[in-house]
Amino acid sequence: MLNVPSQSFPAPSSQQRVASGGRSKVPLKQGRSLMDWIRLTKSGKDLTGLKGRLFEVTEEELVKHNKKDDCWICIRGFVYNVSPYMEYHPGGEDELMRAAGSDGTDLFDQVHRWVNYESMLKECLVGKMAVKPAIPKGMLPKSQVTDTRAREGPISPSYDWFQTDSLITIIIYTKQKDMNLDSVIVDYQDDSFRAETIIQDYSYLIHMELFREIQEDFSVRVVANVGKIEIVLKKKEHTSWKCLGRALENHNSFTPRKDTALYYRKCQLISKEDVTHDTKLFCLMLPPSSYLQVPIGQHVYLKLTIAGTEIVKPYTPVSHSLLFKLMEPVLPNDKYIYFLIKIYPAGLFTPELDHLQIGDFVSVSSPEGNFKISQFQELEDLFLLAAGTGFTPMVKILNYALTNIPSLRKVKLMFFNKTEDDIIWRSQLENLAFKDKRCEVEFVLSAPTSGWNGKQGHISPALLSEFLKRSSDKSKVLICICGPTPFTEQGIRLLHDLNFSKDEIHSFTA
Ligand code: HEM
Repeated sequence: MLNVPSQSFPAPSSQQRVASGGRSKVPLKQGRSLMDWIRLTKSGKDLTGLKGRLFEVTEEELVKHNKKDDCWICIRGFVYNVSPYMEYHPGGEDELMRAAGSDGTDLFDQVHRWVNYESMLKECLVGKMAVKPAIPKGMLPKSQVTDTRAREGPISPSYDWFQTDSLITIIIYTKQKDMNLDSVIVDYQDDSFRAETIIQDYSYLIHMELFREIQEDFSVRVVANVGKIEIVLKKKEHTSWKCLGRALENHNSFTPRKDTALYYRKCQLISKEDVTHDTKLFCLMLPPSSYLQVPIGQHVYLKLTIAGTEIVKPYTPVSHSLLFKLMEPVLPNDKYIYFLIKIYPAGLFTPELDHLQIGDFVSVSSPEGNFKISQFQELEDLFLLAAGTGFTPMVKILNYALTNIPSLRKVKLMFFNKTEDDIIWRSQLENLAFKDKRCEVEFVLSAPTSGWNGKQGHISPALLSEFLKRSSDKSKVLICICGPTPFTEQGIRLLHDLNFSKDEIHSFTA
């Protein structure tokens, strides 16, 4: 069923992204854009004021540098003079000052652990924190703290391996029953073999330089009921291996994911097509020696090197279409990742992405995110509230819900845009609503032309109370919301006013 739209939301000012809540960008002064910052870092100016010398910084020294014009911050053991960056920081000076003269690692990670500060601040490096000679009584060094926390979480997996003439099989015993193929990420690049298994918020890593070379393609199998993962590698030469290989960094470790660094692999741009006047569908292909599936509702980070500086942005992958069952041929989903990306001509990252040629490479991180598929269990009514490119997480959710949730009675999408031209995949959505009676789509425009006879306006109590009708009094409901921060925050407030509980709302914070 299709409810033809009415009105819209102002087109979002930021690309789709998912991160921890409560962030907001501040307007930067003229001449303080990211490109301006990159130019400044390349200008040869002495940004630390230390003439290129690096220091061992003691805690006593660090705390002294706590003013805007003399501000040092320690992140992961390295100390940066961030005073020159103050006016360029998209989160504002006050936010940056929260970590002035201290170890800002946790704060930084809470807000944007994916931001590539090492590359952006390389000219601001003051030095390393001095290592303390002894650990004060009663305190544990960081590695042991991590281990302790790991012990409080799920039980650590273990692994084993065996071989035939031509194959090596690695078996990971996860001791968990709910393992899926998207819980495993495998990469073989630059002589390093990496298999990461995601268990709740933890990551179990096998990281080795293998004993001998293997072929590029391998297979991954999950025996879900016993929580066993099998990775079958093909030997390049049919010789017997004396061992699996040499352990590399963090091999056989089980760590909270928030404490693990983002891992990237280079993906090739396969296609790029216009979707609306400013939004494009990008298809990236994983290298043959990588295995990765992005779970529903999760995002990845794309990394490009722009003028010598690595810039990272989060994006939620989509399916290649909403009607993929009807359209042939479809590329197998475990090798290709699709993104709907809005190009901001005045921005830095998206024009660079847009200028890539077919065959060029983009680094793609492993997936992250806190959406859990278990939220769909026994679900009867699914409501999706999206504004602009906040539509992207809804794509896989829509596809999954309509094909995999037997209890589902109704899926309703309310899609806010500025004008009709901004609506992503409008005809696909209309088609979907036409073909599947459980599905309803409502477009809302904030700046429609005079011919528009659908809904108009911004997210409001009137629009929501009319839209969010349960199919029965006690039906199990999930409401997903994604868009620019003000949209999402307002939406959550209104949903609480309408008596929806926290468990019934999932927000993808923009
Ligand atoms: C440790 C204290 C810091 C705090 C509390 C903080 C806070 C914030 C906040 C609130 C935002 C706005 C987020 C948004 O809505 O996009 C932001 C954005 C940003 N911050 Fe920080 N920040 C800190 C340190 C840093 C440092 C050291 C860098 C170094 C490069 C940095 C780089 C950035 C960048 C690049 C963005 C824009 C991210 C985007 O593309 O969305 N921040 N920060």
